[in-house]
Amino acid sequence: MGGEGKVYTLAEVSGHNDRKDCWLIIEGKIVPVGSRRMIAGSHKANNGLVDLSVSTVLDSLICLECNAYGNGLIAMKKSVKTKFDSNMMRSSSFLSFLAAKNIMVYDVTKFLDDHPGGDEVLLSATGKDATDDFEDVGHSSSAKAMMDEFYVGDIDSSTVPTKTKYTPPKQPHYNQDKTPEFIIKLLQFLVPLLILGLAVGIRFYTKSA
Ligand code: HEM
Repeated sequence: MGGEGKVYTLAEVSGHNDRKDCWLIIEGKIVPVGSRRMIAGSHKANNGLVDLSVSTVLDSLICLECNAYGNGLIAMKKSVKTKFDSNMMRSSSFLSFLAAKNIMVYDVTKFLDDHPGGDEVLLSATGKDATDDFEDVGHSSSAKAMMDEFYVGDIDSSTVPTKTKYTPPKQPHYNQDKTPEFIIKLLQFLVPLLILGLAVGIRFYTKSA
């Protein structure tokens, strides 16, 4: 199914985010971007570059032979993508298949009421790459098979921010010398007491004088 629909930008898809119109962005199957003829030979034979004669360099490109991502592999235009066909892989005399991980767009509006995980999770997964949310649940293969029904197109991956790794904030420098902090705390406690004692003393003194 992948590669045949319209290509949307993230902004376009983000607008479909409510109960009446709910679209999701989820990474789909791996779809080869070319026919066997076009990817003749292993990319290894050509210094990691497969020149498919057209178009852009995509980070999401992987080689099925070695699973290498990116590496300057060159993709063909989306319009010449072919459907994934596992027979192609088996019957191929060529060593490698170049594939793009398609990030697909799904219109799940009609599925909201029937989704076993509820509608809220789907609505909260709109407007972003929901691949991780989808995968974290561990959806069954029958759930994955259902997705085709809702497929409306692909996302222009250049409009989706790349996932960044979480780096914990740096710990503040541990202050080993606690003395000034301690003195300040002590003064905060003692100064009001001193003022109070002084006031009581003056009052006592002026009364008795
Ligand atoms: C087109 C997209 C989706 C389809 C077709 C789909 C389909 C399904 C199906 C069939 C189930 C039943 C369990 C299974 O067979 O795995 C399920 C459960 C569930 N889904 Fe989805 N789902 C989609 C997207 C999402 C997304 C994006 C999220 C999270 C943000 C999500 C969260 C859940 C949760 C929490 C459950 C319940 C799991 C449980 O109770 O064990 N789903 N989904």
